[in-house]
Formats: sequence, structure tokens, C-alpha cells
Amino acid sequence: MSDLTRRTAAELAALLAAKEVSSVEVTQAHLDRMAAVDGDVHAFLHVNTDEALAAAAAVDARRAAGEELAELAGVPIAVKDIIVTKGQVTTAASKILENWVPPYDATLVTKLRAAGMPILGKTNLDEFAMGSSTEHSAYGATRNPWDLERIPGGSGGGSAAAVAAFEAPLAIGTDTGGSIRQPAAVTGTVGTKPTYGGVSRYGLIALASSLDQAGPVSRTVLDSALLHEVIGGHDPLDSTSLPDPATGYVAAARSRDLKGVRVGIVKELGGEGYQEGVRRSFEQSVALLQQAGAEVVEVSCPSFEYALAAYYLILPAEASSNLAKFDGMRFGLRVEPTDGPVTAERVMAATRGAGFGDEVKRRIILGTYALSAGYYDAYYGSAQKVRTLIQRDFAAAFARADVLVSPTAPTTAFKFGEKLDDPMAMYLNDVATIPANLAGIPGLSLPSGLSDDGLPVGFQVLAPAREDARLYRVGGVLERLLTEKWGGPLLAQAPELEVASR
Ligand SMILES: NC(=O)C[C@H](N)C(=O)O
Repeated sequence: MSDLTRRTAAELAALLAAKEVSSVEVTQAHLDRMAAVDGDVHAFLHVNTDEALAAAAAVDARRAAGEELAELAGVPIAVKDIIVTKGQVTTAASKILENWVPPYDATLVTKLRAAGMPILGKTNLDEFAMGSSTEHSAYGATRNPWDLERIPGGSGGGSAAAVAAFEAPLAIGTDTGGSIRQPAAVTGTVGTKPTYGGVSRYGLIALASSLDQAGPVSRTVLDSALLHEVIGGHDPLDSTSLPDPATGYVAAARSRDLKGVRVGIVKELGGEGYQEGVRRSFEQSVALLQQAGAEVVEVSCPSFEYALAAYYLILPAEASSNLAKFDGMRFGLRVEPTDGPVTAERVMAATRGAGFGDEVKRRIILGTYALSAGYYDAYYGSAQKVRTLIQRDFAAAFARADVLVSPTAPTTAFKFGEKLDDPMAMYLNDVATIPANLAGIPGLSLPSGLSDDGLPVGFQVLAPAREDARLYRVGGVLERLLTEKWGGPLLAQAPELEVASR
């Protein structure tokens, strides 16, 4: 069967269930595609050829034996390299974890394996998920399949690029301040940040524990919903895991209309600083929602003005504490000082000095300062108060609307190096995504069209905590109307990548 890499996960699942293709064929097709294009895209840090094919063969055997299998059984997937995989190198794109092989699987990885989904490899990211472009990866940036001179977003640029370049039908990302949604936006893919606690964080290398959330990256809303149901649900190994089972997302993604749904446009997310073409694409999508029967209102969230500032106190504070464990003693890199005595303190300093990149060091220093005695209340304490104000803004907005919408990111993909020396410019990429993390609510980004520069624009849908199904309902209907308008998926308009001959 030709072009297996162009199929959606749902289509592949149907072909596999009908035994028209085998998982080995599907997996091999994606491994071939990776071999052909990943030299340019660099979405993957590690490729698991043998293991993926063995998992595919095992699921094919189970199917042949007539076993009842999960819906996505046999569909391969890529996993962001900040999620631990037993026996497979996991680096968080940091030199400090170079060649580190975890002794256990993250809960969500256990679920993928149990569902019979072969893991193709581990995807690139900004080091420890700190960034919006993957330029902070210690192993080189990922390139955007729409234009190889441009960033694929971050931190999960590898996962988004892998899916956009047809190297994987699905991927796992993590979103602390936008790292699933912003890369999805700039690569023309779909990304979902579930409600905080909706997907287990066990085995996710922590960046900021009160914000981190893993979730799906895909090419369609339905595919995200399918994957969300596989990885979601309660996990006793994660103390912040919600008791809810992950159900109802797939049904919601198949909704046909939006009658009676109230959609709130967030006034603060879309004005100044947002590219003209981004705003136009957003407005066109809002008009389609109205056409589908939604009632559109404008809502105001005045505290969002302080969201970025609060995030850049809370995140560094939590990160400085979480990253303290990388000390050259327990795992990963160990650097001994070449001169003077080899004391524990000096080994730690040498290891952390050599092992962490600039952005990680910047945030550790910021966080350590924000938490230090005498400054704690002024900085961390104030940021926590802002967090409460943001939660109240959301509560008021959700009293008037069932979902909130905005552009996912203020601009389309920018060129490499453009924002690298200006941390503030880099941080501003997440201005529309961060409020959801601070409030713990779910959010989804789907492509809403192309901007004037011919690059994809993301449309963000936000819902109250535990109402993730609303994202899939609104996203599913909008996606259907948009693909009808375009005569096919947006990614069909991406330029063909040059295929390397092997
Ligand atoms: N992991 C994320 O969501 C991170 C976000 N882009 C940041 O730089 O903090």
C-alpha cells in the first residue's frame, strides 16, 4: 500500500483492524521516511528501529491470533525525549544526561506499549523543555518542515516536526507553558495540553511540577482524541493525577455542529504584538464557528497582562529545585575538576557548569534568586497571587462562555537566530498559552490557515478543568469546516521535502 505515512492515525488503525496492512509495514514505512528526511528535519534524537519493528511484529502476531486489541494497536508513535523509556537513552536534550538509560518506563509509555503502539524514537526539544524554538537543544535544532530555515517551535519542536514531516502519525509532547501548542501552531499540526493531572507525570523529567502536562501531537483533532484516551486517566504513581478516566474525547471529536455552544474571544489575547495574518486567520475561524451554530461573545481577562511575569518566577523557582538532582553523583554526566581537590562540591560545580546550557543556567539562577530568603515573598509569593487572579479571570470568563479562543502564538515560525539572544522576545511566543498552564486548564491548538508569509497559524481553544471533551468538540467541527474550505488538510499545502537517497 502506497503512502502509508500520509494516513492519519485513525485511518491507519482502520487499515490495521481490517488486516489490509500490518504494523510492521506501517512502522517500516515511517522508519523509511525518517531515514529519507530526518537528516534535514532533525526531529529525532534517537531512533529505535529494532525495538519498534519488534513491537510491531508482536502486535501483528496478537492480531493474527484473534486477540482483542486497543484501537490504536499497531500505529507507531514518537515520544519527546524528556519522557523516560526503559532501556532507551533519554537525554532531555541536555549534555548532563548524555547516554543516560532510564531503568523504568513513564506511565504513559507503559500505556502506549500496552496499547501495542511501536515507539519509533525520541524527539528533540529545547534542553529540559526550556524554550520556544528547539534552538536550546544541546544536540542541534530541529527544522520546520514548512521552511527548513525556520524554527519548529518549542520546546516540543521535534514532536511537532516529526508529525508535520510525516515521519510519525502521532507524537507525545509536554506542555509547561505552551510547548505542545506553540510548536503545533507553527508546524500546522494539532496539539493538546490536557487538564493538569489528566495524564500521568510519572516518568516525565520534571521542569516545573505545578505546570507540566504531557499530551498528544497529531495531524487531526480526532487523532489527538484517540491518543488522549490511551495515555490519560488516573495513575496512583502521580500524586497530582486526577481520579477521572479518560473517556468521551473521541465521541466529542466526531461532533457535527456547535449549536448552543458559547465561544468567548479573549480580548487580551490577540491585539498588539500579534501578526496581521495571524489575526486575520483567527477571525476567519471564528466566523466559521458562528456558522456552525456557536454563539460568540467577547470576554476580558485583565490579569493575563501579568501571566508571563508570574510564569517566569514560578517556572524558574520550581525548575531550580527540580534540576538540583543533576549533580554528577547520581546519574548522567560526571565531571571532575582537573585542578585542586576532588570534593563533592567541586564535582557538582564542574558537572553542572559543563552539563547545562545557557538557558538552563539562566533559569536556575533566576529561580534560586526568587526563592532565596528575603525575596521569597516579594517574588515567588507575588507570582502565586497573580496565579490566583488568573484563575479567577478564567472562572469569570467560563461563566459566560463554554470555551475560550485565541490565536495560539502571536507570530508564525521565525528564522533561526532571530530571537536567540533576546530571552524576552523568545518568552513572548508563549504569551497566549501560558495562562492555561497557570490555571491548570486544558487547551488545544489546531491549524486555522496560512498567514501572509505562507506559514501556518494556530487556533487555540481553552476549556474549564476536566472539560477536555469541549476542546475536541469545537476543534473537530472547526477542522471539518476548514478542511472543506481548503479542499484537504492544511499540511497538503506544505512544500515537499527533498528525500535523501539511501
Ligand atoms: N515546556 C514549555 O512549555 C516551556 C516553555 N516554552 C518555556 O520556555 O518555558
